[in-house]
Amino acid sequence: MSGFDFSGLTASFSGERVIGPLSLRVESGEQVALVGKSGAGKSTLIRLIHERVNRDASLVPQELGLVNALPVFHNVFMGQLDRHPTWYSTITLIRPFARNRAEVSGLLKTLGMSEKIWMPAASLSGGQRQRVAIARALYRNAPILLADEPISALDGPMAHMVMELLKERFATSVIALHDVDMALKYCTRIVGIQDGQVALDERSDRLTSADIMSLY
Ligand SMILES: Nc1ncnc2c1ncn2[C@@H]1O[C@H](COP(=O)(O)OP(=O)(O)OP(=O)(O)O)[C@@H](O)[C@H]1O
Repeated sequence: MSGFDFSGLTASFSGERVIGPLSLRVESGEQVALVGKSGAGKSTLIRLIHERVNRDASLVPQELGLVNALPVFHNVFMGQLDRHPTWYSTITLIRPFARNRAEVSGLLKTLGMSEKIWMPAASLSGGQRQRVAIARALYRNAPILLADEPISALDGPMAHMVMELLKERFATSVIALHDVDMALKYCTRIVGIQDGQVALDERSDRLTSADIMSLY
């Protein structure tokens, strides 16, 4: 699966509807930015999409989902955990294979974190933790990227480098972004969420940041 077409997406908390019913069709090759004010439903929508595409997705959740006690290497390796038999993962926990070490180390180098490979995730800064979650998604190398605010803790140059990298490595993506200018620059389509509904759906090259600001 590299695109998807879902309809009737809904989510409620304590009986209160926070999403939908909503339809979203994403073609292979599209980079979709989900924008909208805090609480609009972007993370919930990403979760709903992830439940459906599951193994076909590389996920960067907002809360990152790192295992603090494990080194960076193992957190990144988790991106491919379901592709290996248990014995392989158990050996990797103790003594990673050279091939996997080289793969993970290459990704960390691209993200400017080579020297942190054997450090526990707990010892990293917020931006470093975010880059580990990004490296895990890159290592998974699934057909679809689902990312929830993946650059919120990164400085300007690093945020641009990561958006460039994600665009290059994933043909199809859905990325929740607070930064409207980054959304316009790196995504081909903007989907604006307001009160759990699609309030805007347009190609990026037909929009300005002022058009999007009406959602806020
Ligand atoms: N676990 C939960 N329990 C109860 N309500 C929730 C839960 N998760 C989300 N909500 C509610 O659902 C709505 C949508 O939340 P969601 O996190 O999807 O918004 P968002 O657009 O991603 O916000 P942000 O930009 O702040 O991350 C909000 O009103 C939020 O309070």
